[in-house]
Order: sequence, then C-alpha cells, then structure tokens
Amino acid sequence: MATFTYERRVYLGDTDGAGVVYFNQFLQMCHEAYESWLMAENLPLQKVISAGDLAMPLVHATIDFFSPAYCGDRLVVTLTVTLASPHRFCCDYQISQAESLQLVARAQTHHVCIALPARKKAPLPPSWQRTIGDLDHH
Ligand SMILES: CC(C)(COP(=O)(O)OP(=O)(O)OC[C@H]1O[C@@H](n2cnc3c(N)ncnc32)[C@H](O)[C@@H]1OP(=O)(O)O)[C@@H](O)C(=O)NCCC(=O)NCCSC(=O)c1ccc(O)cc1
Repeated sequence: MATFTYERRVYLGDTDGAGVVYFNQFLQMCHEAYESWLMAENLPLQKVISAGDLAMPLVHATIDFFSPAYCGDRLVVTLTVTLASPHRFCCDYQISQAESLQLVARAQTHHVCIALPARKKAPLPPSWQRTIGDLDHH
C-alpha cells in the first residue's frame, strides 16, 4: 500500500453555472493526485507512454459527493494505492477541505496493466510493484 497527499486550489474553470465544482472536475483532481504521486516516485506516466509497451487503463471508477466546493477553496486529495494482483491496482481518493477538514468527495479507480499492442493483461513493472507495496492478502 502507498499513500500520497495532494493539495489543490479550486479555480474558476473547475466550477459550473451553479458556482460549485462540476462533478467531473473531482475525478480530474483525483487523477492529478495519481500523476503527482507517480512523479514523486520517479515513475511519471510519460515514461510508460513513451516506452509504448504497457498501459494502465481504468476499468472502474466510482465517486460519492458529500459537500460542495467553491472557487478559491483549498482542497486536499488523499490517495491510497493498493496492489490487488500482479497486474491490477486500486486507487482510493478522499477529497477534503484543507482548512475545515470537511469531507467533500470519495472516489475509487481500478487500473489494469496491459501489454500493447495486444491489450492483454500483463504484470506491472517491478518498479511499480515495489512502489505500491506488497499484495494485500487479507
Ligand atoms: C483492460 C482490459 C483489456 C482487460 O480485459 P481482459 O484482458 O479481458 O481482462 P479481464 O476481464 O480478466 O480483467 C482484468 C482484471 O481487471 C478486473 N476488472 C475488469 N473489469 C473490471 C471492472 N469493471 N471493475 C473492476 N475490476 C475489473 C478483472 O476482475 C481482472 O482482475 P484479476 O482478477 O486481478 O485478473 C479490458 O477490460 C479493457 O480494454 N477495458 C477498457 C479500458 C478502457 O478503455 N478504459 C477507459 C479508457 S482508459 C482511461 O481513461 C485512462 C485514464 C487515466 C489513466 O491514468 C489511464 C487510462
């Protein structure tokens, strides 16, 4: 299991006509947290993309919304990554207000490592497996 914290201001472009963060922007922020974690671990997605032999597509995404967020809010995305099998991992995200700690949203994405161009599941690279940590056998 690996954990990472990502802070993110809400900008005007994140909000909709009702003045609150538009729903898909929360998933965008989650993915920013995921990319930031990979960069912090020296495993930037661009490395995988330019190598061209593997991809880690999403096979599942869910999100629940608990309270609205507004332009200027400071949010914290807490990411927990768990290895589910040698070729699959799950990202759990909690988005909270940085100051009040009020819970804003919770999301989950599941990713499968596939070999290209066949698009068949393949073991995650050893560097990814090491960074995520041991398989959870519970
Ligand atoms: C990934 C696949 C090739 C895998 O297919 P198959 O080779 O037939 O494998 P399986 O059906 O056995 O599934 C593989 C594993 O995924 C699991 N799986 C498959 N579907 C699901 C869903 N819906 N939920 C949870 N788990 C799933 C499944 O249980 C298997 O797990 P194991 O038991 O550990 O093996 C195929 O499911 C696929 O092509 N799906 C579409 C993927 C896609 O197009 N996603 C959206 C676009 S990618 C994207 O938006 C993106 C955003 C951000 C990124 O960082 C990366 C990509």
